[in-house]
Amino acid sequence: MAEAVLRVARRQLSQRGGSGAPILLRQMFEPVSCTFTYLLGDRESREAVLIDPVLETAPRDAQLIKELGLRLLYAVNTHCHADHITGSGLLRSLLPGCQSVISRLSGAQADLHIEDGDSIRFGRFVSHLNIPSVLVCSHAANKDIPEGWVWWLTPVIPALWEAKAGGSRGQEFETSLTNMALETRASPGHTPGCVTFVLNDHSMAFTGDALLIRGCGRTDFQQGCAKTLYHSVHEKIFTLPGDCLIYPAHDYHGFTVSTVEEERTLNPRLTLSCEEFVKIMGNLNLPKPQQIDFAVPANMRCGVQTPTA
Ligand SMILES: N[C@@H](CCC(=O)N[C@@H](CCS)C(=O)NCC(=O)O)C(=O)O
Ligand SMILES: [Fe+2]
Repeated sequence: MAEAVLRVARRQLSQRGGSGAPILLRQMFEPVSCTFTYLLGDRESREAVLIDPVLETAPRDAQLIKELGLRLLYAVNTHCHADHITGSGLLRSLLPGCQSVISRLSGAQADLHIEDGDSIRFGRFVSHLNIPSVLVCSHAANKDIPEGWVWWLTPVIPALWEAKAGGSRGQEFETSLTNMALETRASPGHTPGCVTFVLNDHSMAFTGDALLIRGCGRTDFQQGCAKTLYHSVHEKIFTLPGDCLIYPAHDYHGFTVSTVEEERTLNPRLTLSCEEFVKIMGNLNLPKPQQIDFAVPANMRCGVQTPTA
């Protein structure tokens, strides 16, 4: 009960920016490879993150970001894609200040490499605080904050946990807080470097090709492993709240979104035993993606990058 109340409180905090405005989310589609690209933005600070951009639609995404008055901090990839060239390399040229991101385990080039447990933060805002209104921490309770300093944000407000402030009573100070974060959960199996990004309030997860709607990523190339994928989905995705929205990297049947509960109970592959799952995945006999021979080598170099001006 207490956990459920806390979860709702966390959700209300992290899905709202400094002004209380809800998070901005856009799902965009690239029809040749049936890829979804997701734009997440903080309406207050205008900071944004793009998940799984595609080379051909990167100019469209850049245009939308500009029109919406957003500042793209990161163009992130859930994995080294086999069916299209990532747009992250082009976006860092189109939108100066944007950094490309991929997992270290992918072995691919990028400005930033992430690992399981890392957070991608956005939605920074500046706040003015008056120290007398806050708590003085005890040195024992917060070992990394010197004695006498203040710890005004307690762990019950985890959306703002990055903020730490120090000073003496009576002093007013300015501090910058981060509203939103995407938590990285390693979810290997489709490829060894696959990750799932979970919004810090656990209301939505961007599963890449680990979990598709009523399906999952294939495991017959790029060092895929069905047993590993089964454990990733069960341990890293199905453990999220049942109402957590699932946003995959692809859909081939016209679906756009699902939930953890739906996939946990209705996914025809992942409701099987691990043994049965491995057998089915070994017999999919899918044709290889049309672009695989040039997309994978290009994606190992962050896609196509044009020199920055
Ligand atoms: N026809 C498409 C490729 C389709 C495909 O293989 N999709 C992959 C995900 C992208 S790497 C997959 O895992 N599919 C699972 C499934 O069950 O379909 C093309 O030529 O691009
Ligand atoms: Fe893939």
